[in-house]
Amino acid sequence: MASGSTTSSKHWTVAADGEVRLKQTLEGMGSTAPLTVFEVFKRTVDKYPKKDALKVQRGGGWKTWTWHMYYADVCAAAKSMIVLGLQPYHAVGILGFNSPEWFIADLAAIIAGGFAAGIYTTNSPEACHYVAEHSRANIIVVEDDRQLQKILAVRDRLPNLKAIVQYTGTVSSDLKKKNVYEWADFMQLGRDIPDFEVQWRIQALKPNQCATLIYTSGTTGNPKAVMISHDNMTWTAQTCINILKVVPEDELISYLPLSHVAAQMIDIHAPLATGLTVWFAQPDALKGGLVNTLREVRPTVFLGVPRVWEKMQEKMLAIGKQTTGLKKTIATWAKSIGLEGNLSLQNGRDVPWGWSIANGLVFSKIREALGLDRCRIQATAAAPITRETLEYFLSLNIPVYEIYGMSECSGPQTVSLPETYRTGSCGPSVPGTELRIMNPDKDGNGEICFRGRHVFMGYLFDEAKTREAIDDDGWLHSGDIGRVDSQGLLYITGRLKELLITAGGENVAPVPIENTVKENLPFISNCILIGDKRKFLTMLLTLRCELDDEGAPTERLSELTLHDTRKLGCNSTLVAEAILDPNIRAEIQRGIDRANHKAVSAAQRIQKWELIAGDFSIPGGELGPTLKLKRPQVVSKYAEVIERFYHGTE
Ligand SMILES: Nc1ncnc2c1ncn2[C@@H]1O[C@H](COP(=O)(O)OP(=O)(O)OP(=O)(O)O)[C@@H](O)[C@H]1O
Repeated sequence: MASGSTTSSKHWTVAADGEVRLKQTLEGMGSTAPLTVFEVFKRTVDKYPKKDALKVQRGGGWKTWTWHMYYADVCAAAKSMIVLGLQPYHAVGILGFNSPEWFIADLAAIIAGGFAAGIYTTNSPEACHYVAEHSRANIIVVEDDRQLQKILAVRDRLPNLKAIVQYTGTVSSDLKKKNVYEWADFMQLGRDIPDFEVQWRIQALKPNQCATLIYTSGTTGNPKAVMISHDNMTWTAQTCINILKVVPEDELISYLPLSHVAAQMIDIHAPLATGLTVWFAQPDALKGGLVNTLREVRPTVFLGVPRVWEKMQEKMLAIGKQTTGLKKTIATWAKSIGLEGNLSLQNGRDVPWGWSIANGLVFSKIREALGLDRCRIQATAAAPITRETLEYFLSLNIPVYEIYGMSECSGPQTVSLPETYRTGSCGPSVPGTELRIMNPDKDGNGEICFRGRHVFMGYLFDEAKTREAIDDDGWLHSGDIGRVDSQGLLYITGRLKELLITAGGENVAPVPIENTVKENLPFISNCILIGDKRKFLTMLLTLRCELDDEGAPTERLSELTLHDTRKLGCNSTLVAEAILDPNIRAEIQRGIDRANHKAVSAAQRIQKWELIAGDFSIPGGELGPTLKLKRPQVVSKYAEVIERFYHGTE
């Protein structure tokens, strides 16, 4: 099937029906023919109709969609969406945990000429309203009654909204009368629609028009609607597949929030282009349930955000602390071999003596216990990860490859690979893309900018922000600071977006300081540096607590913390007591002093700090859906404590 014409002279657009100039190169990876999402999907379905595409736990077993069944359901859902009144260039909002229905709704919206627009499950009704209204959603697909209630609460302020579809559980007959559909009923709506009703919409799709809206999670301000074109999606997915050498036999687990670009790229669009199998985790995945799915599925490719790796590390450290005697000695020895061996490999040297013994006795068993024994590629993306966590996994011979990018470049800009992996680097640029460090300082650090077919179309309806992000030459300004080494590997060294500028005019990058504090104080779960427009720097810290079923902190300290705090002479198991304990506070002061000792200038030293009675969490609003720190929200939530730091000093 031929795609529509892709001629446009514009680098960017903010119009829903806008088109952009595709940044095709004359040769190499950037020169491939542009494809729509539908074309890629159809090609895979024709190639592997009977192969497993999706697997989800239903009624005590795994329910499977083959690629053909998946395609048939997407076409049926697209017809139903047309019946419900989906207009071209209007959105279908999707609000729920990862499931086959999420994927089906996403692809159906796209092939019916609309936009797929994921809504974070953690959004409040108002935040859902923002996305639904801004994207002019005609239909919203929700997971369950809990999510449905959020939409019902704002429905009368959504003039474009025509129907709501719920994909798990039942819907009351009262609500059914008000255009709320159960999934099975929804799938039947388009049964009598002739194929050409969908076909003409498919034929009207153009690779240089918008397919998906990614609303940023708002860690730096209000969410922006990142317009991702068909070509952005299909080209980037194919490029990732090529460089990661993904094959149809690969298997992965879908569990990261699908409203985020990384999850959409890895879980929906990379499989669409390869024909690999996606298994769905249970909704409690990010609350600890993931490990069960990992052990059962044993994926061959696994992507985690930094917090997922940190949580795994915490669990394993807690287990390690209970190990004693010979077992402990062997584990400690193996870990030193693991780290040394992996660092040697990165520098082209041989692994040390004892490598295969350590592998047989320890590494392979740990991989098995984590469900990573078949995993060829385990990666981290979406936020900075500490060197400590990377080295911890290296010591277990689990190199966690870093991917760097953002929604505005459809996910990845650089990908570290086994061949190029250097701990602390995010790897080289994706082939076919350009990366430039703008105005580098004497050490080569400057703003990271990129260009290529992965760069988004613009922010829907927001010309000012789009002009800020994409310059006249088509360079996307990331707002991140980094440098590139002689081998072309990128190192992220700061984030302009979150740079603190003190009242004295000193620019302070908070992440390196926060990481140093965390490395010095292992029982600290989170910390945030404060000091924007202030006379000096201060810090809020949290102790690691047990979490409840919703992922909210409880009043009890975690086992790992208790292990450390007891050693410090604090016997309390309660957070409220521990944060006042003089021994703990003295240890924190020592950790802060050590971090201050490393500070490059007096203005970069932490002058005051306080422990918060609880931990940062998604329900608490301090962490975003990908577990990234939401700085503005933390500052406003703890304004009182912060004001006390500065009281009388300004
Ligand atoms: N590997 C990485 N190392 C360090 N930082 C990273 C890495 N990957 C992504 N980031 C950070 O995350 C940013 C991209 O965030 P993303 O596009 O996912 O937005 P978001 O979290 O949805 O929302 P917001 O724009 O509000 O932060 C990058 O600009 C960078 O600052």
